[in-house]
Amino acid sequence: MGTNTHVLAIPFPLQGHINPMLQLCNRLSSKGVRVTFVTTVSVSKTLQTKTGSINLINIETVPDFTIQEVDGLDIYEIYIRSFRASITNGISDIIKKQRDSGFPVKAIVYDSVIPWSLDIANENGLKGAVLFTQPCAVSSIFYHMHKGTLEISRDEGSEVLLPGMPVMGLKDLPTLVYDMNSYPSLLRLLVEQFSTFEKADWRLFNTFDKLEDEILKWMATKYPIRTIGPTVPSMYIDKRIQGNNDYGLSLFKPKTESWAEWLDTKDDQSVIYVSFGSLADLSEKQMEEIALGLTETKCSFLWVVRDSEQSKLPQDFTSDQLTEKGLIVNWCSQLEVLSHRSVGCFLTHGGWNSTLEALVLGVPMVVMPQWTDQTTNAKFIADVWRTGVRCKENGNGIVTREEVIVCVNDVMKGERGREIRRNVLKWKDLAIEAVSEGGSSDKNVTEFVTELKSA
Ligand SMILES: O=c1ccn([C@@H]2O[C@H](COP(=O)(O)OP(=O)(O)O[C@H]3O[C@H](CO)[C@@H](O)[C@H](O)[C@H]3O)[C@@H](O)[C@H]2O)c(=O)[nH]1
Repeated sequence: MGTNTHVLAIPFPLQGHINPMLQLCNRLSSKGVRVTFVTTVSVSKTLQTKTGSINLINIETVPDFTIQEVDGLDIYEIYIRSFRASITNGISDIIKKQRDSGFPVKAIVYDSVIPWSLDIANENGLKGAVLFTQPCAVSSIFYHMHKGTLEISRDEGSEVLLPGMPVMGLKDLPTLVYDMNSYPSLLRLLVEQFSTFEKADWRLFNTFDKLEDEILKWMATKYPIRTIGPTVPSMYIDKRIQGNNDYGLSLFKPKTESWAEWLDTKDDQSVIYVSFGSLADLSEKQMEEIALGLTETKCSFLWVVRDSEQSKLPQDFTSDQLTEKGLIVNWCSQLEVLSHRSVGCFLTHGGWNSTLEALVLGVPMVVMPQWTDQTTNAKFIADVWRTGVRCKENGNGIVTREEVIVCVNDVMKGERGREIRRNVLKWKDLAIEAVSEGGSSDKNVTEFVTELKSA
């Protein structure tokens, strides 16, 4: 296969956005496309070379940026603007360098939250493909906001009715939508994902046809879209890309890998794996309730508490101390943990990558959504796919220890637990089918590659 067709990939520099972009790059590369991944110098330094999983992808860097306070702008807005300036300043040189070395670039694949990348592509005579890293259901809500067609009543108990979607309550919408004043700059960022939707040459979604059938069909009545997910490393799903057994880039470094041996000592499906992804910021009270809830269940637990969160742990909960009952680590290989035979339940914030990984690896979920898309993801996990349960908050917005115990028991035990596990295994098979040769996502990636080559 020739590698003449060359694309640049620009992810948003957060773990939950880098992972799906990198994995899409791996897929493109396995189908003969030359891929150059563009990121900042410091992100590029976190590349993991041990598995060789990104051997086929080239890396080019743009300068790091510092966050400087600007009157009237919140920290997210400053971050977004600084990243944009960094890409804008560096990208022309990268495109020129590739052309001079005999590998002219044809297109830019960019994260939907940085839609201005399409202008960069077009100014340089390139095509543009936008990648959505959240479920189509969530994206469609922001699409309605962009078009001004989202009408919601703020009355207690009111229902939200949208085409192709199940009936939703107000709090099933993304938090940024039902609480519009919480993070206005992030809400703008997500609504503006659709500012180039019509102009982009390709629109790619990290999901698969059967998972979001109705909403995808509705979205496809607006513009041609392609599902290309789940973007889980190949060795965990279709096993067609040898050596592709992690995403290949981690912004966090585990201090210990003791979890691997610890899991080996546990019975099948007996451990609760707990992780709230790369961004969540739980309150001290919430951490205490989780800690006490986990202690009181009959299960063992492996809990990822990032370094920046560890000061919120209750006093006798210490990181890296192995006990029979539980182990707290600052980071781990989530894919290795979820695929371990001893893990029986995933207590998660419901980030989209975690949701897809649990599905592909057949692990039932207890979802404790924190913000953005996670509330909507939780609605689908609990009520549509029925692959887990959603924790209820008390009047103070806290999930109590008692609720943690009830939810964990629900997915680990009894008839409900068995039904959830059957559902997870059904979706797991469908996910594998989608990315395997001839499956819906596989066909979409192949068609995208064919069109890129003839563009
Ligand atoms: O110890 C850990 C914990 C997490 N992960 C990985 O980190 C990623 C986390 O991604 P995700 O589950 O999507 O959570 P966030 O990091 O919170 O992702 C952000 O981006 C996602 C995609 O837009 C959104 O769905 C989330 O709500 C948003 O918070 C996953 O691939 C995990 O496998 C690890 O490898 N090790």
